[in-house]
Amino acid sequence: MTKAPSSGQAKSLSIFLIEDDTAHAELIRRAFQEQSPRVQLYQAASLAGYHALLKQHSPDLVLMDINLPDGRALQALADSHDHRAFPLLVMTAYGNEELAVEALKGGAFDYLVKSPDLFRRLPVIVQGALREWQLLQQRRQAQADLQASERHYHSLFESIDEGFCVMEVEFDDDGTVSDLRLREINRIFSAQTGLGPECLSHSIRELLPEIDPFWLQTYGAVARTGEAIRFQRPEQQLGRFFDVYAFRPDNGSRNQVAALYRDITEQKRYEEQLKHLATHDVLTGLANRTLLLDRLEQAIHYAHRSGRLVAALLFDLDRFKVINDSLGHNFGDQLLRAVAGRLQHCIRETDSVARLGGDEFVVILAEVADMKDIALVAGHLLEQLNQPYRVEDREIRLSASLGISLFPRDSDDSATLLRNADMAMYRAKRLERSSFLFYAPEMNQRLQETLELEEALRQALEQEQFLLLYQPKVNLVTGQICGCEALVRWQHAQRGLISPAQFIPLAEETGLIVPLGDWVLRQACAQTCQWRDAGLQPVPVAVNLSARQFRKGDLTQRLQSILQHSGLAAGELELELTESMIMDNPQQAVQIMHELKQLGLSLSLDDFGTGYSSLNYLRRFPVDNLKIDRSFIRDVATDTSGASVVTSIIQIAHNLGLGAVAEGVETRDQLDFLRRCGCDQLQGYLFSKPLPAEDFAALLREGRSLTPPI
Ligand SMILES: Nc1nc2c(ncn2[C@@H]2O[C@H](COP(=O)(O)O[C@H]3[C@@H](O)[C@H](n4cnc5c(=O)[nH]c(N)nc54)O[C@@H]3COP(=O)(O)O)[C@@H](O)[C@H]2O)c(=O)[nH]1
Repeated sequence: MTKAPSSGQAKSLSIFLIEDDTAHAELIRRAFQEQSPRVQLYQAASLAGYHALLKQHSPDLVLMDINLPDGRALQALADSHDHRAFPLLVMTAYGNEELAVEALKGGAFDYLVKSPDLFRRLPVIVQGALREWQLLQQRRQAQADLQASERHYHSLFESIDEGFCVMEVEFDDDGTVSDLRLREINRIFSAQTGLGPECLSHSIRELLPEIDPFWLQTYGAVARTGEAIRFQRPEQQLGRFFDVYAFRPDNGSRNQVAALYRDITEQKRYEEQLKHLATHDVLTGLANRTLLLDRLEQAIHYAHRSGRLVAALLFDLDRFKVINDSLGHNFGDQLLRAVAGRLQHCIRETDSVARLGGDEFVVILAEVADMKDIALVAGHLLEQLNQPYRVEDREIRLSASLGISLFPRDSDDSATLLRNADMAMYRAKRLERSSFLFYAPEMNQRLQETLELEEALRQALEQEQFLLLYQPKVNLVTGQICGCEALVRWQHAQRGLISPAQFIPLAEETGLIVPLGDWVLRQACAQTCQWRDAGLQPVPVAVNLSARQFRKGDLTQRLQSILQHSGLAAGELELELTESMIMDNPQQAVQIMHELKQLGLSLSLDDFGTGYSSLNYLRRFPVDNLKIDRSFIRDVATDTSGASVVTSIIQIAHNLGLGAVAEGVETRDQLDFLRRCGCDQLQGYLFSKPLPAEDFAALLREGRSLTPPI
């Protein structure tokens, strides 16, 4: 192994010469010595020598004879990958080109056909090969760098946990955006949009024919201006909602836009749900108070300009609480939904309907020309609500009371308009059910009074400011007292005795009737026992029962406990029920009445004739007496049709095996008529007004006949 002398400071080149032909090797060595003194030539004559050299030096280039004593250059190429770090030139004898081509395939950088001329030119050839090798290396490096950077880019691209795409924006000649083409997309983008790699380079207009032009315009603007933009937008065709950050990538292309997509469909859905919940009534899906006030304000705002009217119509269903309590909340809910549906069906698109809660609904009529139109709509809505409802295979009728307030007449403030409509509704309910009233300022005063009365009624209950009067019932044959009716009075400190007609409806409405009614029952039972204990011949006492008391689930238990506590026999207590309270739900009423009868109580049907009992039902009611309403008795002596009604009722009672009781008997003529008809019992001012307990006791004690002689 010889080493060529080095020359100067220039970087010396290490070249391996692997040649077993010593003559060739010498020629080559000389050529280098003469032409390239800075080349260090390391020589070996076999493959083994070549491998030994490799262990000690790193060659810049290898010149290798293709056939060596211990193998071929091809073997060296196959054995080692080192040649990849330096160019390996194989030298062949003339005629061995096939082998040389094989060597090239195996990784040789080039092949040279040996000749004296070649040996001479070899230093120049080597310089050229080295330059070429260097260029190749640089190219390889650049390629490898590029591949590495692409791999890095792709891994980044895919590691983003958002959809990512790069698009080509296509512009028309006039600068408007004509189309987009997807250039790059990541997996998440495909999952979000359904646009997979097969869509790359395709027109977005073809992929999504109904795409919102917004997307094209926005991406066009980003491409044109280079300004990034962030926005949230639904894409209807994909049915998704995206949060998008779009920017122009820094890749020199002025027509490209990159965009990061975050799918916020669920978040938006949730937000919408929350918004809906905050502004809508869960049961009916109608607007709630918050949204209603908002809409009312908007309607007022527009009406300010148009000079038209806005009406707030507040409905409250009559007797809904009774229905809800007696038929159950599920039934009540279905009914409320049906009411909501009807109201919605009846209004125009520009109007709104809302549920305030409970059984209160509001309709806003916007842009109305005059009050006549409002009255027409109000009448129509009430009529619609009055139509029978079918719920759980049951037909049920409802009515509603309606209060109306107007912008600008009553207020220009939405909350005040609602309050005024509420007052008008309250008044309508008290006057006549299923009617409407326009708000009037004096209602405010009345409402105030009612509220005060309600508060006073509560206090009166706590302080027991009530007393009972007793009105005798008279046996028509004997003229003797055969019973009495307990009638409550309120002893007001300032207003004196207040009639039940004034406070019973309020007590009924507020629910105070239940404790008040219990007090009346306890008091009436206790009083009757006191008369008996005082040695008087006791007569059954009748007590009026209100609808609420009647429907309250624990009525029989409460009555049982009251009877037990007072010591009164059940047979001495009579309950007066009205036709209307029973006909609300006749089936349930029959059941309750049977329970009361089982306790041993007597039952009478009060105000008979004013309601709408069918004879069919009447047969099934386990009542003892029919009390003919005083409005019929008033006219018996003067009006033939009134007289025939009374005659018929008495006959019906007798045919059904019931007693007939006439109330409100005030005159001798009425008495004579009733006598002729064979009425059983009489009650009225002709015999006695309702009396305090001690005065009634005196009457009992006297034991005289109360009917005037025939
Ligand atoms: N739920 C309850 N309701 C009650 C109770 N106490 C009374 N009431 C009801 O209040 C209404 C008014 O009652 P009141 O002012 O006591 O009037 C009763 C009698 O005074 C009156 N009457 C009796 N005779 C005559 C008469 O000859 N002429 C005439 N103009 N009025 C007369 O009738 C009323 C009794 O009616 P009724 O109950 O239908 O038999 C009234 O509806 C009471 O029911 C109570 O404790 N609970």
